[in-house]
Amino acid sequence: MIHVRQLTKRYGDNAVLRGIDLDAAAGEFVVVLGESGAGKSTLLRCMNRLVAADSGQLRLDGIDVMQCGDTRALRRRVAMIFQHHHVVPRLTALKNVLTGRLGAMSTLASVLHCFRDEDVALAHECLARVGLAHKAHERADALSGGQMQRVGIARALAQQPRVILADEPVASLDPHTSRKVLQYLRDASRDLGITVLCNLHQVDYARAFADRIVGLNGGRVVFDGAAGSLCQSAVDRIYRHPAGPADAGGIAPPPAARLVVSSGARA
Ligand SMILES: Nc1ncnc2c1ncn2[C@@H]1O[C@H](COP(=O)(O)OP(=O)(O)OP(=O)(O)O)[C@@H](O)[C@H]1O
Repeated sequence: MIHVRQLTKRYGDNAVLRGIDLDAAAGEFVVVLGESGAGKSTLLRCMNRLVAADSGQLRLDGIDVMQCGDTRALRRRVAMIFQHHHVVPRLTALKNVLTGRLGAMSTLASVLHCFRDEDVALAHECLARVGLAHKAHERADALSGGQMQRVGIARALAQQPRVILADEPVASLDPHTSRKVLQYLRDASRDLGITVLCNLHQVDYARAFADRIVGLNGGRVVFDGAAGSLCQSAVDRIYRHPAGPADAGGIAPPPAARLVVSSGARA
């Protein structure tokens, strides 16, 4: 479903992605770990052409993303979920979810918000999938942060994507709500065969929810394996501070940072 080879991206002198290789199968839930600045968001943004990668191969559901002239076709297949859910506060949960259908509608219908009965039925189904069927007609600004993030997930599902790119979707939620949100996302991914690439900072959530974990350090993949195979030495490799642009080894994190990481909290 996702096939990435030797992907690079630099901003001026800053080589942010330095030859990323990554594959993800249909329905696979892949968590990307890495400390702040490792390149996680940039990787996701390259995948739906929010930013243009410099070189390498990037195929997504058969589309050559690097060469793709029709970003609309790409964006129909790829949904994004952000840390800040970007739901529209004055709209109901249902109407927010329906906005996920806009990309699949004609320009006129989308401008007039003329949703078909099947779009409305799908939106209800997506809300039910995240446990919010009973909130369909409530305004988004009457929902809790966790519920709003679930509306964001339902909106992404309403797009009927092949891939969901989730950039720190639980960063602003408490631990209980975070687990609930990740559970809904993983269940939807499994049930619907949607590939999810999810950036996280929490090692314990990655271990609990991912099928596979990809660890980035300084724009390079330093771990790629089953969630259950993530050992402490791999965590140390992921969170080791790079020594500089041309480093090969990097500097080990201080003991306190190692303790934080090993306890599964934010690195
Ligand atoms: N638009 C931009 N222009 C210039 N530099 C950028 C831009 N976007 C990101 N960067 C740089 O790219 C590097 C990687 O950023 P990125 O946001 O991908 O990291 P990240 O791993 O997602 O970090 P975080 O966990 O803090 O979100 C950083 O050094 C950042 O300053």
